[in-house]
Amino acid sequence: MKPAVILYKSLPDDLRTKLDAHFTVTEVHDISPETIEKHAAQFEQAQGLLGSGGKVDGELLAKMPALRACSTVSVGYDNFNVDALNQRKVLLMHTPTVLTETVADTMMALVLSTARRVTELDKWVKNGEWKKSIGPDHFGIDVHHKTLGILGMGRIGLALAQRAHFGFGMNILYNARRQHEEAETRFGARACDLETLLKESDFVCISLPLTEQTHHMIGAAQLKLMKPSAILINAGRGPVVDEQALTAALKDGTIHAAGLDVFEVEPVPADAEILTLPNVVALPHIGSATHETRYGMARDAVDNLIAALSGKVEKNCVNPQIQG
Ligand SMILES: NC(=O)c1ccc[n+]([C@@H]2O[C@H](COP(=O)([O-])OP(=O)(O)OC[C@H]3O[C@@H](n4cnc5c(N)ncnc54)[C@H](O)[C@@H]3O)[C@@H](O)[C@H]2O)c1
Repeated sequence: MKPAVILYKSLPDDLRTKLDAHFTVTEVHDISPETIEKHAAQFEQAQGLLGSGGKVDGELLAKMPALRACSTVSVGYDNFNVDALNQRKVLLMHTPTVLTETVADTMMALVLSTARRVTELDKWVKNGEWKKSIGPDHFGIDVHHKTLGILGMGRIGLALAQRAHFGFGMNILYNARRQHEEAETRFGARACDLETLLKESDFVCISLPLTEQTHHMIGAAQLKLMKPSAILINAGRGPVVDEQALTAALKDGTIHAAGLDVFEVEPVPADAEILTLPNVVALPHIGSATHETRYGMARDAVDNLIAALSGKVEKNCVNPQIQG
């Protein structure tokens, strides 16, 4: 008999066919308490869970006694209680690598659109306000040859450094727990403490995971260290930045602008004050959202679940140490 699996994200047809060939699949809308109650028997029998978003914690695990593997269609896994998974010996699979270049592209798009005011001026032109040649009121600031500081020099940070260094002749600073030799050799990146990075960077770019250590790593005190001309880019996770402090810093000129792909609450509430600020470029968490990359992530997530439930894990596992 094929193992039972809960799918909480729709898949392209060919990937769904592949999943069905290996498992008995119950597709649900999400993993909310209402959904779990409605499909209680299927959750109880499921050995695998595949999807993205939603909390996977002790409470959910208690309702899934047969669970052996979770496969998330994302690289970030802050919505999983990894300690609880480890205790229950449930494997957690994710999709690193496949999305790295695409997320770095998104970050570069935020760098360019904040500095050159692309979205703000696009609205201005479309509103019919371009009646004569523009003046300093509409000037932006240069990106090329400026200093770009990276918080989270991992896969995505490195791909961003490559773009910034080779594409835009930028100087790269980074703050990390370990020296990153490749970044230093290939892109001349310089390691520094957080305070130095914030003081010296023209663009502070966050590609950090959300952990206890990174939660609100950037708050009012850190924003005050940044140059008034500096721009903050966050494509890591929203709660790495104290959004209330950021809103205040953007309003009072402590920093120049922000480009945000992620927010403390997602979807960001439509009445959030930060959305009213002209010096903010806001995106709906689209870091990896291209057709090619989202397909690649879904394909890897399916392969990851097949590997995990057939005892053949070789890569993409967050907690491989729990295997017997
Ligand atoms: N916006 C999006 O759509 C999107 C898409 C993919 C990933 N992400 C986010 O980007 C994160 C990074 O992805 P990645 O593939 O580059 O992961 P990664 O693990 O390769 O890189 C993360 C880096 O952050 C560093 N780090 C962690 N805690 C730190 C701390 N306290 N101080 C300094 N450095 C610290 C790690 O050492 C690592 O080098 C993901 O965890 C996810 O949250 C967002």
